[in-house]
Amino acid sequence: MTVKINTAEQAASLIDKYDTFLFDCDGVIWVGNELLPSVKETIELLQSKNKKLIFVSNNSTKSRIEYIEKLLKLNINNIKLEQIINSAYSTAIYINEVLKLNKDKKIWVLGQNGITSELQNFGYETLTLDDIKDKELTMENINNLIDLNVGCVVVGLDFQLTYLKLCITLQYLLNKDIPFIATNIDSTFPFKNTKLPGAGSVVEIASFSSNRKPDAICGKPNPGMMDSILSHHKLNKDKTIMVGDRLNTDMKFGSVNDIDTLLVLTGIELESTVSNGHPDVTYYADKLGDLYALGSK
Ligand SMILES: O=C(O)[C@H](O)[C@H](O)COP(=O)(O)O
Ligand SMILES: [Mg+2]
Repeated sequence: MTVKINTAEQAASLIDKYDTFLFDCDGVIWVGNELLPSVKETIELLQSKNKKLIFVSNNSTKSRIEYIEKLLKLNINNIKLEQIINSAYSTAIYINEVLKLNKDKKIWVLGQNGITSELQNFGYETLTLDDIKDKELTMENINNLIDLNVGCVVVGLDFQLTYLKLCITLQYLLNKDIPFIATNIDSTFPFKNTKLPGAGSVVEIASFSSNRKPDAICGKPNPGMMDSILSHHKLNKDKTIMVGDRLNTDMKFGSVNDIDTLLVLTGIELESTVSNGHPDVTYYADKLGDLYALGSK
């Protein structure tokens, strides 16, 4: 049974029921670089009640440290590094601890420095188009742009996507011995009252052109994200809630991990998709900030 949170009593009872809050970021905490209404007050209210807060984002464009910096810029304080779990970090953990890629192999990254930073933190050498020097960066020169030491490909969201980057990615993926790792499958993400292509859309281009599906997808709802959380935190699943804006990642992540969920309508999903109930959605609300705002009327 899916319940809408729209009274002070419902907000208070939800806060009391859980001791751990897993927060998705894009569409829940912020949209782009703008904090959503009453988020700061809600986080501070939960901190004052000694709740455990963990930020669980599929966004791989930033490293965890850059997430802390973004939160501080938005005046959200007292968040420690281990409270940030994003798909760039879970991808690095996967490659290091599951794939166990040899450190003498380079990793070609179609994505941003969130991915390269987290991989470098595990001792991997990463390669992006920006790293290729003293070569003509054109498709005519494609055969001279391939590094034979590349042993893995990671594809994530890249705001500087180019055709040449896709050409180089394809060359590596044509070699079936090179693992194809996707950070996440989000088709879009919310931005400036609209939505833009997400990592999943970039992964689809690499996948379609190479006729390969990713060998691993490291973001929500896949198990790697929960494994990454559990590598830092003990969770009582009965007292943990996943707060997100997307059904096929955040809410699915909650349901596959047997934890309750709160869908907020400040990101991707519309009220019409949930108002008649959804099996993966325990509660829904107009915004995360209602956990504070409803009680402060
Ligand atoms: O890859 C993307 O499309 C975005 O980074 C993703 O949608 C945002 O991740 P979230 O914080 O909503 O999990
Ligand atoms: Mg989101």
